[in-house]
Formats: sequence, structure tokens, C-alpha cells
Amino acid sequence: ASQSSFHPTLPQKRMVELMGNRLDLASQVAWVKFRDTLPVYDPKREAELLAGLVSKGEARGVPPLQVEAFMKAQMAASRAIQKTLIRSWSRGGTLPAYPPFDLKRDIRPKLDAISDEMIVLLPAVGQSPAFASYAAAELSHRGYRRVATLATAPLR
Ligand SMILES: C=C(O[C@@H]1C=C(C(=O)O)C=C[C@H]1O)C(=O)O
Repeated sequence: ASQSSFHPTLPQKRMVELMGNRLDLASQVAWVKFRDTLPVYDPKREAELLAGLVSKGEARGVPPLQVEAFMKAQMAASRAIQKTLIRSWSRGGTLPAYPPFDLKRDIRPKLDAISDEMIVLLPAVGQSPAFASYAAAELSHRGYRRVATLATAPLR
């Protein structure tokens, strides 16, 4: 089918892997927020993360608008996953078997490292409907079908 006829470059493969890894962390974020009844949306954290990434991107010649569009989509996808999980746990769904990790000390540094690498890769992956469709199919395969279109829209 059309998915299998697309041959990603190494940077494109890595970018899709990072997008999935970033979404994998959303469940850890959701778990600590559910336990501590913290809001999913943290505009201060998003603004700080974005500002840092825009500067990193500018130092490498990546247009701020491209950094912003891509990262806002990744953050929106993470929030959507968190909300779904928290809704399910609020309704009696099975809680994770592990104790929540520390958001600031343990989880956000991992999100930062992934986001940094994403911005470095962004110029190399380019934008095309074929790549966006490939990325969406891969994320769906990793269990993120519900946010796949949202997360990959800026790659089109
Ligand atoms: C992941 C988090 O949840 C939300 C999503 C963010 C992100 O994807 O980086 C940042 C802040 C929150 O609005 C978080 O709080 O760290």
C-alpha cells in the first residue's frame, strides 16, 4: 500500500521514533498529574520549553514558526493522551502498576532531551504529505492512532 512504498531517510526514521518516544512519556506525566490532581495543561512550562527550543532552532537556522508549529502539535498530542488516560482513571480504570515518577526531576528532562533532538532533526526531515502520512501510520502502529494526524500535521 502507499505506506510501505515510502522509504524514509535516516533522519525521518529517527524523527518518527522520537515522536513516539515523546508520546510514550505522556502516560508517566498523566500518572503523576492524576495522583497530585495537577492540571494537564501547563502554559508556563509550554512557553518556557518553546522559548528555549526556538532559540536553539534559530542558532541552527530553523525558522521559529517551524519550531513552534511542530512543537505545539507534539505538546497538544501529549495533552490529548494525558486527558484520555486521566478520564479513564477517574472512572475507575486500572491504575499503572508503578508509583508515579517525579515530573520535574525525572520526566521533564527526558521530554527536554527528546525535544532538543527533534529541533536539530527538523531541517533534515523536511515537509511533505508522503512523509507526514508515513509518520502518522507509524505512530498509529505504536498505539497513537487517535493523535497521529494531529502530531504529524506540521510535517505535511
Ligand atoms: C508533558 C506535560 O504536559 C503538557 C504538555 C507539555 C509537553 O508536551 O511538553 C508541556 C506542558 C503541559 O501543558 C508536562 O506538564 O510536562
